[in-house]
Amino acid sequence: MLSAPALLTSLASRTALAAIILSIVLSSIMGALRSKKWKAQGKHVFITGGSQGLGLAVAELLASKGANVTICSRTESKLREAVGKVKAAAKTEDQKVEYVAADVSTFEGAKRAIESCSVVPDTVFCCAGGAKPGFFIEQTESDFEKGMRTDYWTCLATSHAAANAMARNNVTNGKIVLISSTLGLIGLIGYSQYGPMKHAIRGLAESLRSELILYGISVQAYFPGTILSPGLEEENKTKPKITLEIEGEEEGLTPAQCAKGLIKGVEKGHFFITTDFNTELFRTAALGAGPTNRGLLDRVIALIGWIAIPFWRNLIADRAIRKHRQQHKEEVLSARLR
Ligand SMILES: NC(=O)C1=CN([C@@H]2O[C@H](COP(=O)(O)OP(=O)(O)OC[C@H]3O[C@@H](n4cnc5c(N)ncnc54)[C@H](OP(=O)(O)O)[C@@H]3O)[C@@H](O)[C@H]2O)C=CC1
Ligand SMILES: CCCCCCCCCCCCCCCC(=O)[C@@H](N)CO
Repeated sequence: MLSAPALLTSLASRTALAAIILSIVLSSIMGALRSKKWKAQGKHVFITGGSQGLGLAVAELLASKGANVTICSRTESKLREAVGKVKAAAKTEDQKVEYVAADVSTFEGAKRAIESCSVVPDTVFCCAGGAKPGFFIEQTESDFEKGMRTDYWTCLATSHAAANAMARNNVTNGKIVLISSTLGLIGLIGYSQYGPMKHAIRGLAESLRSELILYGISVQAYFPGTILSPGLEEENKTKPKITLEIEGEEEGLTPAQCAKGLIKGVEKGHFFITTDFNTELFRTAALGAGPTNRGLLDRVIALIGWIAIPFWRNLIADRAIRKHRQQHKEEVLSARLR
C-alpha cells in the first residue's frame, strides 16, 4: 500500500509525464500539418505602411523573393520614392511593383485601396501604425482616438476589405499578417494611447484565425520590439524619459532585420511571430489558447519567463517608475497646477 503523499506524488509525476508526451505528439502532428512552407514567389502582396520603416523593408524583401508587391500609405511623394526602392530589390523585371495612396484607417479607404490593386491580393501585411507616447493623465480624448484609428482601425479595416476580396474572388491560400508589438503582450508606462490597441490587434488575430478558416485564409501576427524606423524617431520626440529608460535607449533592430525575422516566421507558419528574446518570453507567458510555435519548447521558454519576468517587472521597471515619482511631480503635476 502507498501512503497518501506517495500516492499523490506518483499521480502528479504520471500526469506530468502524460502531459509532456501528449504535447510532443500534438506538436509534431501540428508541425506535420503545416509542413508546406509558405513561399513569396509569385504571390500578390499588399502592404500598408509600405512607404517606410518595417513596411518598406518587408516590401523589398518579398520583392527580392519574387513576389508582386503593392505598397500603400497616405503620402504619395514618399510612396513614389519607396516604390523605386522596391523595384530595385525585385528578383526579375516582370514582377508587378505598384503603389496605392490611401488612408486605411477607414473602411472606405481600405476598401478602395484593396480594390485599386491590379490583381486581388492573396497576401496582406498590415504594417501601418504608430505611437504618440505620453503620460496617461496628459493625453487627450483625441490622442486616444487617433491611437484607435492609426493602430487598431488600420488593421481592422484592411483585413475586413482583404478578407472580403479574397473570399469573394475565390483566392486560395490567402494570408493576412497583422503587426502588433511587444506592447501588445505587456503594458508599459507612456504607452496607454498605443499598447491597448496592439492588444486589440492580438484579439483580432485570434478572432480572424478562427473565422477565416472558412475561406482558407491563414492569419498571423507579429510582435516586434523596438524598430529603428522613421516612426521611432518621430515618437521619441514626445516620449517620456522614464519610458525610454525602461525600454532601453540603445535597444532596437533595423527594419531589414525585423522583416527578415518576420518573413521567416511567416514561412514557418508561426501564429505569433517574434524577433527578440524578451518578446519571446512575453509571448510564451501570454500564450493563452492560440497555437504554439514549437510545442513543448514554448512551455520551456515560458518557464524561463516565469522566473525572469517578475524580476524584471519588480526590480527594474516598477522600481524605476517609483524612483521617478518626485521628478514627475515637479515636471508634470506642479506644471498643471500653475
Ligand atoms: N518603431 C517601433 O519601435 C515599433 C513599431 N511597431 C509597429 O510596427 C509597424 C511599423 O512601424 P514603423 O516601421 O516604425 O513605421 P513608421 O512609423 O516608420 O511608418 C508608418 C507607415 O504607416 C503609414 N501610415 C500611417 N498611418 C496610415 C494610414 N492611416 N493609412 C495608410 N498608411 C498609414 C505611414 O505613411 P503615411 O504617414 O504617409 O501614411 C508609413 O508608411 C507599426 O504598426 C508600429 O506600430 C511595433 C513595435 C515597435
Ligand atoms: C525578463 C524580461 C526582460 C524584458 C526587458 C524588456 C523591456 C522592454 C519592454 C518594452 C519594449 C517595447 C518595444 C515596442 C515599442 C513600440 O511598439 C513602440 N516603439 C511603437 O512604435
